[in-house]
Amino acid sequence: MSIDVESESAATTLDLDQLKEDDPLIHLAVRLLKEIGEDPDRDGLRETPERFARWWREFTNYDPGTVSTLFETTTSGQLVLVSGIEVWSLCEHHLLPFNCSISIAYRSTERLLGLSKFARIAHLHAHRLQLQERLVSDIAADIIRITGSQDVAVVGHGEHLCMTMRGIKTSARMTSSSIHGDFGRAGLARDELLTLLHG
Ligand SMILES: Nc1nc2c(ncn2[C@@H]2O[C@H](COP(=O)(O)OP(=O)(O)OP(=O)(O)O)[C@@H](O)[C@H]2O)c(=O)[nH]1
Ligand SMILES: [Zn+2]
Repeated sequence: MSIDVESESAATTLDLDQLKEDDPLIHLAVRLLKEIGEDPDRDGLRETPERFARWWREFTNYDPGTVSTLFETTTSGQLVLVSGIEVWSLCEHHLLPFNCSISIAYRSTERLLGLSKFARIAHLHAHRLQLQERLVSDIAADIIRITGSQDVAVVGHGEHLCMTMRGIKTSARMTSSSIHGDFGRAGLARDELLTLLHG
């Protein structure tokens, strides 16, 4: 009996090892460690390839939950600004992180978007390989599509590790914006947006 248990657990270990062997992300991490002169079997690194594989899957399979809950309202026409949405994304050129503080504004229609959904939409688009310019325009496109409002503005203020920890090594930050409808034209809507953004 004990032999059976032992052989059963040995078989389980074997299967798990086989699964790990078959995982391309684990393979990649082992090769990376070897390539940079590390011993993947040393203490501290033994579980690292699995963690590496887990982190990449967590990041790229991010589930934002429900992003489009709308409420009927009689208070349409307000300028709504949600700011300080902090997201982490990955630069598609270097696979290094960048963080971005996102502000989203829209002129509400007869359907209001649930407050939490702005951050969910921002995280959804951050959880992939990105450029900051595309991140803010992807968010703006979703806000337009979901709310039906044409007056939408998204501003991002980001720090890119590909620029701060390597390369030019500057502490410069990048601000980019995607501005639509009346917010893009001189007038009251744009003035109100700028006042709220700077207030
Ligand atoms: N516009 C924009 N550029 C980005 C973003 N993330 C990274 N980059 C830039 O992409 C460019 C890639 O330039 P390359 O010359 O191909 O790569 P590189 O030799 O690593 O460039 P350096 O970073 O200047 O050392 C760099 O200027 C990066 O700063 C982003 O979100 N938006
Ligand atoms: Zn980069």
